[in-house]
Order: sequence, then C-alpha cells, then structure tokens
Amino acid sequence: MAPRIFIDGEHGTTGLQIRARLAGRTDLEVISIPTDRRKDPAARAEFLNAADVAILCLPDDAAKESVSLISNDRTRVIDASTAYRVADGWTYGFAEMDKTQAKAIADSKRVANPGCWPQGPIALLRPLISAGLLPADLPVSMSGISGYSGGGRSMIEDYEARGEDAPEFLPYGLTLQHKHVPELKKYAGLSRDPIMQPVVGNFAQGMITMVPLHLGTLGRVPKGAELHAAIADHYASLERSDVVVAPYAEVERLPEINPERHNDTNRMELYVFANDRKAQAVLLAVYDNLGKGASGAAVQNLDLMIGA
Ligand SMILES: NC(=O)C1=CN([C@@H]2O[C@H](COP(=O)(O)OP(=O)(O)OC[C@H]3O[C@@H](n4cnc5c(N)ncnc54)[C@H](OP(=O)(O)O)[C@@H]3O)[C@@H](O)[C@H]2O)C=CC1
Ligand SMILES: CC(=O)N[C@@H](CCC(=O)OP(=O)(O)O)C(=O)O
Repeated sequence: MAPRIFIDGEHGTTGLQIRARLAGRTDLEVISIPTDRRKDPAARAEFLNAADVAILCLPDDAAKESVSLISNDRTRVIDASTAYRVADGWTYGFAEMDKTQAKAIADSKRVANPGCWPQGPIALLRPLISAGLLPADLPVSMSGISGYSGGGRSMIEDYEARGEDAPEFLPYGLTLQHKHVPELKKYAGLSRDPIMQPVVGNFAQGMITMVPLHLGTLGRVPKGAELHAAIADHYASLERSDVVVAPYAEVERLPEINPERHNDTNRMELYVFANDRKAQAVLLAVYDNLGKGASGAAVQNLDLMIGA
C-alpha cells in the first residue's frame, strides 16, 4: 500500500509548497484534513495517527502538540519547525551534511528539518572543521539576505501590503539570539556561539548566506584553494547530493550570484573566495529558503524515509 502522508499546516507557506511538490506522485497518498477542522486537536490526532509520515509545517508550539498527539509507534515525523532540531532522539534532516546522514534520516522515526539560515553555513563550515582546516573554537560570524517568505504567512502579507514602501534591506536578529544559533553551532561543529546577522530583503523568495573568515590567527593558514578542495571533496564523495560546489575563482564579482538563482529547486550552490596574501576568505551559499531551506529538504527527507 502507498504510504500515507499528512501535512499538518498544509495551508501555510511551507505546507503549500510541499503539497505542490508532491502533486502528481502516485507512489504515496496525501491525506488532507478538512480546512474547518485544521486546528482541532481531535481531528489532527486522527490524521496524525492515520499517517505513515506526518510532516509538521507549524509554529513550534503547535508542532510540539502534534508530536504529543501521536499515540502509535508507526507514524514517523518530519518537523519543519525549530522545536526539535537539537533535541535528543531526533535526526537532523540535512542529508548531505555527512556521509552517513542520508541513511540516518532513512532509518529515523523523528526527523527535524533544518532551518533555512544555518543550512548554508553548516554546508560550508562542517567539512572544513572535519578536515582540520579550521578549528572548532574559531570565532565565526555569518550574514546574508533572505526573501520575505522566510517569515511565513504574516511576513508575506506585510511585505505584499507595503509593496515598494517595504524596506529593501532590513537587518534583524539584533539581540544576537536568533533561534537558529544552537543548530548552527551544533551541526557546523563549532564550540563557540556564532554571530548570526540576518537581513530580510524586499523580494519574495531565495537567499544567500555568507561566512567571512579571518585565517591569519591560525597556526597553519589554509589557502583558498585548499578550503575549496576540502568542501568540493566532501560533496563529491556523497552518493547523491543536491549541494553543488562552484569552481574556485579569484574574481572581484560574479553576476550569477543572485539569491533567486535556485528558486523552486532543492539545489544549494557553494562558493569559496579568498585572498591568500591577506589570509582572508569568504564562504558563500545560494539556495531557496522555501526549497532546500524548507519544503525541498522536507520532500528529500520524505523520499529517503519511504525509500522513493
Ligand atoms: N518560510 C520558511 O522559509 C521556513 C519556515 N520554516 C518553519 O516551518 C514552519 C511553518 O512555517 P511557514 O510555513 O513559513 O509558516 P506559515 O505561517 O506560513 O504557516 C503556518 C501554518 O500553520 C497553521 N497553524 C498555526 N497554528 C496551528 C495549530 N495550532 N494547528 C494547526 N495549524 C496551525 C497556520 O494556520 P493559520 O495561518 O490559519 O493560523 C498556517 O497555515 C515554522 O515552524 C517555520 O519556522 C522552516 C524553514 C523555512
Ligand atoms: C526572513 C525571516 O524572517 N526568516 C526567518 C527564518 C525562517 C526559518 O527558517 O524558520 P525556522 O526556524 O522554522 O526554520 C527568521 O529568521 O526567523
């Protein structure tokens, strides 16, 4: 029998995108809760327990409630919220993060889908720390820009209502307590809290994340080409990867670097730029906040879990 998939929160930004990505699939059955009962815990419990895989596209508190409503051992969960990303007993749903991660996701009953902001920096930093080219205690900062759909339905409505009057470039997270810091620290392999400096732009979808690096204080200073090779080798070693690494180039600018470049795909593209004379580098990732950053990764994880 085709596995039954229930998307709790199917009318939200992430849920709608997952539904669209699953439309036309004949190897699974999407079961849908009637709209007027979508916030009724009894109805949600019924659908959650009828599903083989429940994908939670809800605020954190509602996601925790959904998990508590599951009363059988069969229903497996993919949670798109921040609720369980560093929790014991949950598998982090970034399949390309490690050689063993796709299998860990495939075998898991509880998968926490990554946050959009940390995915790029984790994809860039983790192979470098694993290879010993960067130390775990390196002070790290990240910045970047995301389309406003990253803020879900309320931010989309707000930006669409304000149109051109909405700010082009709005830094936020200025209390330095962004909800993604714990997962970024844990899965990048850092021992200190990184600084996250996100920006929301006046465009709907797509993002760029950047990690500038001071290398001059390290005992052994890696060259840009070495950083690039370690990252490229990691992704080339995977059986399957939606993370691709652009060729190493010493250039002033690359017009192709555009936050919307990979919209509506599950692709993430990584870049390494460096000035070896100055012992400085910038790592950069381009991806869709709603693709690899949310719904694309959820469907990738679902496919691993159901063996599609
Ligand atoms: N947008 C993005 O780029 C990303 C989002 N995420 C995460 O995914 C989750 C969903 O986000 P997103 O889709 O953007 O958010 P939205 O606000 O667009 O959608 C959330 C959905 O959940 C519904 N909902 C809220 N409370 C309940 C409840 N108690 N029971 C049932 N349904 C409920 C909402 O219904 P209603 O609107 O009627 O209240 C809405 O349809 C969040 O945890 C978010 O942080 C993760 C990665 C990226
Ligand atoms: C532009 C914008 O506001 N983005 C959201 C991140 C969306 C996201 O990834 O939320 P999760 O933590 O559920 O993954 C933010 O920074 O809070």
